[in-house]
Amino acid sequence: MELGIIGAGNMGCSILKGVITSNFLVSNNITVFDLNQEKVEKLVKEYDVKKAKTENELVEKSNIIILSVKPNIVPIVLKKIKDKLNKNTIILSIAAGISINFIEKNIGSDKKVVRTMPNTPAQVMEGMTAVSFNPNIEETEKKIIFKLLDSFGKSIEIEEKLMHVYTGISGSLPAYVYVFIEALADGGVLEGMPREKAYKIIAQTVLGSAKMILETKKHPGILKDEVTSPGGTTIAALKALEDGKFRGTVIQAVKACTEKSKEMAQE
Ligand SMILES: NC(=O)C1=CN([C@@H]2O[C@H](COP(=O)(O)OP(=O)(O)OC[C@H]3O[C@@H](n4cnc5c(N)ncnc54)[C@H](O)[C@@H]3O)[C@@H](O)[C@H]2O)C=CC1
Ligand SMILES: O=C(O)[C@@H]1CCC=N1
Repeated sequence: MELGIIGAGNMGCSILKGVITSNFLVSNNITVFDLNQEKVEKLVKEYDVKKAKTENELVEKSNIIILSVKPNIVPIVLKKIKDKLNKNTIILSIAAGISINFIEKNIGSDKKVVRTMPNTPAQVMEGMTAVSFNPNIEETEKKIIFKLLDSFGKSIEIEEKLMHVYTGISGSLPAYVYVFIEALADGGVLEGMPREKAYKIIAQTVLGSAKMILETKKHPGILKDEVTSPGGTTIAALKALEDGKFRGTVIQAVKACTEKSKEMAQE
C-alpha cells in the first residue's frame, strides 16, 4: 500500500502516528502533502515520511489517498487532483459532512470513494472509525481499508446517512470526554487534590469504566448499579448530576453535533 495524506493537521497527523506506531506501514510507504511546509518538514524529521511538493505529486505516488483537510477545502483539493486520479486510486475522506455523492460530483462517479469519520485517539491506536463505501470499492479493497482503519483502533461500517449522528457520538466525543475529565479534576482540586494526580486518577478510571462495558458486555445501567450503594456516596453524586440535567444535556449535545453536521453537509 502506498498511502498519501493530504492535510497534516490534528486528524491527519493522528492517523499518521497510528499507522506508523502500529507498524502497519513503514514511513517509506507514506507521502504527505500540506500547504503548510513547516508541518510537512516536521513530519519528515519525526517519522521520515516522504513529502510531495504538490497534490499531484502525491497522487502519482499513492494508491490510497486520505483527504484530511477541512470540509470547505475538500472541493478545492478535489479540483486540483481530479485529472491525475485513475480508476484504481482510492479516495478516503475524513471530512465532516462531505458526502460520497459530493466527492463523486467533483471527480466522477467512476472513481473509488470511501467516506469515514475517525477520531483523534487514532494516534494512540485507540481510534474508532465509521466507514461507508461507494459501489466501486470491491470486497478485497474493503478488507484492505478495514485493515488500515483497524491499525489505529477499531472500525465499523455504517449507512452513510448515519454519519451525522456518528459524528455526535464518536468523531466529536473525545472533546466532551476531555471537558468531563477537566471538570472532574476541578472538583478534585476544589477538595484539595493536586491537579496532576487528579488527571492520572480520572483518566485511568474513565479508561477502566469504558473497558468494563466492552469486556463484561453488561448494560451500563447495571454497571452503574454495582457502584451505587443504598444511601452511599455514589447516589449522592448521581443525584447532583440528575439535578444538573446531566443526561438531558448530553443528549442535547449529541443532537446539536448531529444538526451541525447536517448543516455543514455537502451532498
Ligand atoms: N480533529 C478531529 O478530531 C477530527 C477531524 N475530522 C475531519 O478532519 C479534517 C481535518 O480536521 P483537523 O485535522 O482537525 O484540521 P486541521 O486544521 O488541524 O488540519 C487541516 C490541515 O490542512 C492543511 N491545509 C489547508 N488547506 C490545504 C490545502 N489546500 N491543501 C493541503 N493542505 C491544506 C492545513 O495546513 C492543516 O494542516 C476535517 O475535515 C474534519 O472534519 C474528522 C474526525 C475528527
Ligand atoms: O469539529 C469538527 O468539525 C470535527 C469533526 C469531528 C471532530 N472534529
